[in-house]
Amino acid sequence: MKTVLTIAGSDASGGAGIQADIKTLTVHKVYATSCITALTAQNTKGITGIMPVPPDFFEEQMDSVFSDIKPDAVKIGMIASKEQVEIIAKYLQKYSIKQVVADPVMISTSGTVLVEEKVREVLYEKLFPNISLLTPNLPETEFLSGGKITDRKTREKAAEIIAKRWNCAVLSKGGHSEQNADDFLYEKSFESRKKVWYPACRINNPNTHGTGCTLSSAIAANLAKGFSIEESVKKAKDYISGAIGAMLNLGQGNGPLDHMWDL
Ligand SMILES: Nc1ncnc2c1ncn2[C@@H]1O[C@H](COP(=O)(O)OP(=O)(O)OP(=O)(O)O)[C@@H](O)[C@H]1O
Ligand SMILES: Cc1ncc(CO)c(N)n1
Repeated sequence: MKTVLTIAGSDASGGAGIQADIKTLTVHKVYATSCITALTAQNTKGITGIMPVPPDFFEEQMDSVFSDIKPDAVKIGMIASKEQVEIIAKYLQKYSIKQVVADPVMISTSGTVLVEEKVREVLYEKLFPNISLLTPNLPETEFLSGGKITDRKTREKAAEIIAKRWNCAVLSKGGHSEQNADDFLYEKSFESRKKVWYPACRINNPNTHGTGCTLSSAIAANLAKGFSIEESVKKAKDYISGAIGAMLNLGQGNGPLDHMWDL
């Protein structure tokens, strides 16, 4: 069986973070391992607390997993400190992990920059160069490329700038767009350059808690199974559309997805 490691925070309400990742990986029939970066007290109405895991103990978790069940792919979500970034980069290099999907949880839905500058510097210098696919949402695509996105062309250009800066593929997610939910993939390999649009209608469902975590885990599961980046994103996009479209309605706020819609 293929294995995927998720490095992320715990969401007590089960809709995002480690819990969303493990559910997604399990329905994709890959074996999930997990290294937890932080505990969060959150639910569909918001986050009330974050308790980061101290660097030493975070590294102990990484060591336990890598020294025993080397992952076929790694998914990275919320990171809680600069030290954790350095530890993740160290293990990806030491174990030569090739399939790494990172969801750069950097900008909140309201537009606030969540990662302080000191941590951003280490992310940019040490972690991003070891990533195979970065999955920024629209505000993060603007932030990481340094340009304003007004249409498809400026979005394509922004993804290309990010991809060239860190030598990785980039999936710019359109969940925050007002018109549709189209995602755009820019992938430059040795011999070719791919620009792929994944069109999707915006589903009229207020419950989208954990969409980013779920999408990146689904992509990592498909990569672990041997699909290309382009195919992995296509399958993951179908999965996320189904999980949102199943219209699960739990909690009093922005509710979670139905991870098991396809079973
Ligand atoms: N209402 C919707 N209808 C259809 N697809 C959606 C909708 N909202 C989000 N998506 C899709 O879900 C995936 C996650 O996108 P999004 O841009 O919301 O990521 P994110 O902001 O990182 O997520 P999160 O809010 O969990 O941090 C993308 O494939 C996006 O197109
Ligand atoms: C733990 C965690 N990771 C990521 C997100 C973003 O969806 C969240 N709400 N919680």
